[in-house]
Amino acid sequence: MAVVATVAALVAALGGALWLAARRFVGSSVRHGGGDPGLMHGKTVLITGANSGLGRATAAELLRLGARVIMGCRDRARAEEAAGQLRRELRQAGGPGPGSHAGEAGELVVKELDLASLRSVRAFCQQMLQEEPRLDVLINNAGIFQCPYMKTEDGFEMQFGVNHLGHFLLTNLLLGLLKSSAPSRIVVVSSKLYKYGDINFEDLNSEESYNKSFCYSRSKLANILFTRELARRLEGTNVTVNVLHPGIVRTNLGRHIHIPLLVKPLFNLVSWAFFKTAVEGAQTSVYLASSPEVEGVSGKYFGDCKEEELLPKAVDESVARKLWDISEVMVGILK
Ligand SMILES: NC(=O)C1=CN([C@@H]2O[C@H](COP(=O)(O)OP(=O)(O)OC[C@H]3O[C@@H](n4cnc5c(N)ncnc54)[C@H](OP(=O)(O)O)[C@@H]3O)[C@@H](O)[C@H]2O)C=CC1
Ligand SMILES: CC1=C(/C=C/C(C)=C/C=C/C(C)=C/C=O)C(C)(C)CCC1
Repeated sequence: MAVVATVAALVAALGGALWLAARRFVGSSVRHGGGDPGLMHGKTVLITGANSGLGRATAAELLRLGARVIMGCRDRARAEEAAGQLRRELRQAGGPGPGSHAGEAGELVVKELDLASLRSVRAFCQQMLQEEPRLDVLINNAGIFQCPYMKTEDGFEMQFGVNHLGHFLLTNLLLGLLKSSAPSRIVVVSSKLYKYGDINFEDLNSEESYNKSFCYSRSKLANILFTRELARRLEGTNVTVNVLHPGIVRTNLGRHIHIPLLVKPLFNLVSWAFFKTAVEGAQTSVYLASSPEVEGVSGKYFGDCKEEELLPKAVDESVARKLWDISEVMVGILK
């Protein structure tokens, strides 16, 4: 009897391992690598947080499609290192020579941008306006997830400050350049976890109580409300703005989650088996930034390159307007 049970357990474990490996190597239903090299030729794309995870994978693909990619990153050394790796990967994949697309690839530029500092956002935008004659796509990608209670340079709760307010100021200061480059696009990276958030206007800085999961979700709900209000304000300008969730992706986002050392290998295995890779997770960002299929589409929410429905709390126009007004005051751009 014990022998039968042992054999059954071994067969189950082996079957499970094979199934996981098959999922990883065969089973991605997400499209990627589709666009023609050259599709983004002549276009300038700004990606925030482009040195890691989804931002890095998005930069790699848009570079391959021929874009001039500006990596807006808070740490120049980390960003230069990522840029160097991306350039090497591109050379290895394309390789100069007849029939290769290496000549059509775009270029990478690193610029410093700390979204936890309004001063840094303003300096970055000033530099952008001085040095860049056009901006075709802005991808608000950078994010911070479930950090301990921290404040930005300007005293905002960190997750709301970086994920929403920093990008709010950035977008507003670059709107003129986006409009003069129209048709142009704004892409906002949110999360399905928006569902667990609420915009509690009485305590946007979480001074009264701090729940790291709730604050992340609130910042991601703010990303969606911001997108919808901005789409309304941009009607008729030929500048579109859409928002997406990437799914659950294996990146550095979980850096603030403490996992005991002994169980970390198990978590790594689970994430390897079940999470998307960064390249898979970046596909909806790339799609919204570059695909002719979404030309003229604005104010919509996407997952896996398809439009998805939003919960009523994410399409509440009065909350979206109020959040916009309060955000203007918080970042100091009230006219
Ligand atoms: N991974 C996932 O499962 C999911 C991710 N998302 C969203 O995807 C986006 C990208 O995250 P992901 O790639 O997973 O995570 P990573 O942690 O790998 O990348 C996040 C990027 O944001 C940057 N960043 C963080 N704080 C700041 C700041 N103050 N100023 C400028 N840049 C900053 C990081 O810079 P640095 O490296 O210097 O820290 C890094 O480049 C986020 O908006 C996240 O909310 C949404 C749903 C699921
Ligand atoms: C990959 C990984 C981790 C998990 C990260 C997670 C769970 C991130 C989830 C992010 C989500 C769901 C964001 C949604 O917006 C650990 C356990 C920290 C350490 C091992 C490697």
